Amino acid sequence: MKFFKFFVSKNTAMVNPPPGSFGLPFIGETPAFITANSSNKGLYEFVKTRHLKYGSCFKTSIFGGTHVFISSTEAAKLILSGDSLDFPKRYISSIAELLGDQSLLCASKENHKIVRHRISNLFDLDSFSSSINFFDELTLKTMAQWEKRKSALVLDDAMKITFNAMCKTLISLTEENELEMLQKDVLLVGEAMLAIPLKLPGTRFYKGLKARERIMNKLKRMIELRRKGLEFHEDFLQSLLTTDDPLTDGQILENILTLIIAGQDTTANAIAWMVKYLDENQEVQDTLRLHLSSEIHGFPLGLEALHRMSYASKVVKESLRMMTIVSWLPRVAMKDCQIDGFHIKKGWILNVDARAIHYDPTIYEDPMKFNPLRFEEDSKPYSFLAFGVGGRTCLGMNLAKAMMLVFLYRLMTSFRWKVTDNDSSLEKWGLFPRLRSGCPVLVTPLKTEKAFTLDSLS
Ligand code: HEM
Repeated sequence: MKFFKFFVSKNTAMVNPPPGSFGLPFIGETPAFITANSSNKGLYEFVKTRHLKYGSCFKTSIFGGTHVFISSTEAAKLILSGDSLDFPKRYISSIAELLGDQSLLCASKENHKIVRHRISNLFDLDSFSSSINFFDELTLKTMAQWEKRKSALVLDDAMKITFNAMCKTLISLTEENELEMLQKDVLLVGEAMLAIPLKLPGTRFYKGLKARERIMNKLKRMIELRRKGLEFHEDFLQSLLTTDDPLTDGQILENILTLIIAGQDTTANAIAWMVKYLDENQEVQDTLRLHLSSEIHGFPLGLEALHRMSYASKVVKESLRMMTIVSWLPRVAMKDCQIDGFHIKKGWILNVDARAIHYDPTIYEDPMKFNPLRFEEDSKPYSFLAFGVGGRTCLGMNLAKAMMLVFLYRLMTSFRWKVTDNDSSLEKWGLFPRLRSGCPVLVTPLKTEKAFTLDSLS
């Protein structure tokens, strides 16, 4: 029976489009979308209120396009697997303008295939391993400061550590001032992604475009120096420049920016939410400590140790379910079709609502409960979408999970700690859900642990 729910029909006129409102002429529901993004409830509030009003599939009009939000695993399979129909990825045009049309996130199908293939070659075991070691080194240094201060803002520090680790791995940038300047520009690009695309001086979008220009110029200079043989570094950029079949400069520049944006904010926010969930669930924390001490005892913190962290991996997964950092996955319908019994027109954007799937009680029992053990059993197909599935699965998934595990390990084995602000409201204009409180913690060092010894790095 399900098969008939998803066929491409030449005669779909008899089937209704999804419920929902197109809002006002021309601007549609864009003002409500922007209002949600500039509130402390966050962008997903726009989707959540309509999901509650119209059900698991609804339509709306934002930024001049028709968007459908859909939250069944059957629809997710159909749209994301690309098995039967083709639903290419499609971001709103302002995102494409800020990242560039050569960016992995926005490239055409053909370009995407080439770029993804070349870039994924670089996520090999060696570079992966050195990225993790560097991330660990930075985490240890940062936590050494926590020990002195007895307190910390987890989100700020996680942003800095992930940003610095990404910049080192990608472009060998380690100079403090330059890192700070670049981080500010990356933040401006991120904030502009969901702003109204007005190119007027002073607007958020304009500031984002200017920041992109500065980042591109900086990266261009780096490429120039390396091409002239004036600089050489063993990093991601160098490999991209010296491979037999190199990408174009445009592809390299836009994808370095993409990797920084896709990797930093997401992972840092995920770390802060994980700390918050653990704080709210002391019994999970206790179990985690027991597991870490028995599973990792005597192992240096390298890839093997990470593989042994089975309970901690479930904590990471459950945190990513509870706070779905990328709330929905956008694709475009290339033909008229029927999905979940609704008529979808060619050109409409189909957003797979990952967050709603993660909170569906028919998939996850008691979904509001933070329960890592729910992942003892394999997830049902298309029910865990934190990193997407199919041909557009997150390229940095393993790196992100490894960074979260390293941070978790160091936090749990170095301190007793307590979050001092339980506020769950979100920062305005965040591309991803970002805790407004920054997740402040008070920490008490666990003196018995061998923490902060850089020689413990593998
Ligand atoms: C907790 C952290 C992260 C989360 C939750 C996350 C999540 C996601 C999601 C949901 C997608 C889109 C899937 C889709 O539309 O189907 C994605 C794509 C992507 N992510 Fe991540 N990500 C994280 C970290 C990273 C890191 C660390 C990197 C890079 C080092 C990275 C690089 C990418 C890239 C390049 C894509 C585009 C892949 C493509 O379209 O082929 N991500 N990520």
